Amino acid sequence: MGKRSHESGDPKPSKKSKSDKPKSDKSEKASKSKKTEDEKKATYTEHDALAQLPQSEIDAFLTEHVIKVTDPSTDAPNFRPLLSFDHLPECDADVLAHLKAFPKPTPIQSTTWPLLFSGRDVIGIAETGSGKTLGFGLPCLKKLLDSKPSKNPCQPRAVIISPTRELAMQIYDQLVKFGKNEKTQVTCIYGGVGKDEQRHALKKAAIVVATPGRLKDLMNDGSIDLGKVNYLVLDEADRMLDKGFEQDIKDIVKPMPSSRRQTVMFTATWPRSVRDLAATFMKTPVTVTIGGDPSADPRANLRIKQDVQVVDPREKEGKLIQLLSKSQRGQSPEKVLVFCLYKKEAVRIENLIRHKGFKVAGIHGDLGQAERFRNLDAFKSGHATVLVATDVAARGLDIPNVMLVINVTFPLTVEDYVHRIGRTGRAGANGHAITFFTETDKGLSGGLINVLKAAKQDVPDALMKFGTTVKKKQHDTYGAFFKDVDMNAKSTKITFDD
Ligand SMILES: Nc1ncnc2c1ncn2[C@@H]1O[C@H](COP(=O)(O)OP(=O)(O)OP(=O)(O)O)[C@@H](O)[C@H]1O
Repeated sequence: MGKRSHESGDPKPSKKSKSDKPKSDKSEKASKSKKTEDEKKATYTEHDALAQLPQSEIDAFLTEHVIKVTDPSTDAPNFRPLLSFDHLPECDADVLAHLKAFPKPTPIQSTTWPLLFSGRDVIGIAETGSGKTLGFGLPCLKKLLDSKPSKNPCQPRAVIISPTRELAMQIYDQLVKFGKNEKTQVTCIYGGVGKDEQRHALKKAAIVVATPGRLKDLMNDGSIDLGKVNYLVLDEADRMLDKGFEQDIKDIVKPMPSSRRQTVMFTATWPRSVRDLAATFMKTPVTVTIGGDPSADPRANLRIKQDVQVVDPREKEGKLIQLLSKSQRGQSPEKVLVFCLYKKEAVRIENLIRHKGFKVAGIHGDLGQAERFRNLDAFKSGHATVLVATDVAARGLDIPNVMLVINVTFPLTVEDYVHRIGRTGRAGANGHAITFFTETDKGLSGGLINVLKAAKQDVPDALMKFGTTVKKKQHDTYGAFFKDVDMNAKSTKITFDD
């Protein structure tokens, strides 16, 4: 793939970059090597067709999608969002061919791609199901395709960290589909399965998609060296930075070079409690938010119809079966995802649903990894039309045609609620979520009411009665129920429920 730089004679970015400033003779020599490094990083130039669009068209796009770009750097160039795949810089033909299956970039892709191509650290916040995976994935592939291949084994150039094994596999699948080149050799490492095959695959991997626990294990036994990583992604970044994973992430980032590393964080929710910590891993990151400012409350995807039913806990099972009876009727039953909070609860609900004659599968942390993958596949393929899950399935999973999400028990945070319901209504589709809310959950009523109001959904009176105060998020417990534990690791560390 050919490189295009600011010096190539293409239209200039709207602000001058540091390297364009005149330099004294004395500093010329020193700056030359620095400049070369900078040039290597800043290889993005706007496409002619994009540069020639009237500003009004760009402004209309930014307004329509409520796009906000916050850049703390005063001398970095401003880039226009890419309104079409034709506005991409020169790109590998294979990658381009796959992209063209989609009509155009999603707003988070349009806005973050130029920043990522130019080497900036980026925090990208956009609703669930809005194409964030390719948002960070395409620049990752391009960066590798544009660089010299690595000679040393076990030294990947890019690391993508995901909170669950299933999500790691999904990211891996997407990258493999788009990047079939030697230079973009991808491998996926996660707990719950043997290490030998993973160790072997790491020898050649340029991109490693990983869950944190297994990545740390393989770092500690010398199977992987992160000293050459120049592209780091934390997907579901707020989850990765919460207490459940914070120390793992610090340990993983430590050996990575900080000056040459581009750090990227993507998520649909960005609570205040993780922002200071995020800043410690990044260099003057640009924050891109799609759909408004996420400061106050997490925002749900607006195409999801949200019904909240305040119920007595004893009514839950009967109501659940009633709902399933409706959705599972007829020749083609709808795909329904049922969330529980605890593993034991998930097992009980799954058994109940099976007993009623519905085609159900389950996914939670007490199952072996092979069974987790098998059950998820059964749901994806439609062999099971109901999946009962804990929050291990709340984030990131892109399962086609989930028509309804039912929350049998409310999650521990309103952020988790937004992610859970985000398993429906993806990639522009509409979705539906029904949530049972009981008096036990009343501490979260204020946050939930704000989510409902922001999405212009009905707020039941019975929910309002629980109060509208928003409690500060409990950082300590946020990740504790969720952490994906390596079942093969010796039990020297605390194991968390999920
Ligand atoms: N440009 C595009 N146009 C249409 N669909 C797209 C585009 N890019 C990606 N998609 C599809 O949109 C779906 C959702 O994408 P993805 O899983 O990346 O969402 P996400 O924003 O990461 O969601 P979550 O917040 O739940 O993790 C996927 O099926 C993906 O293939």
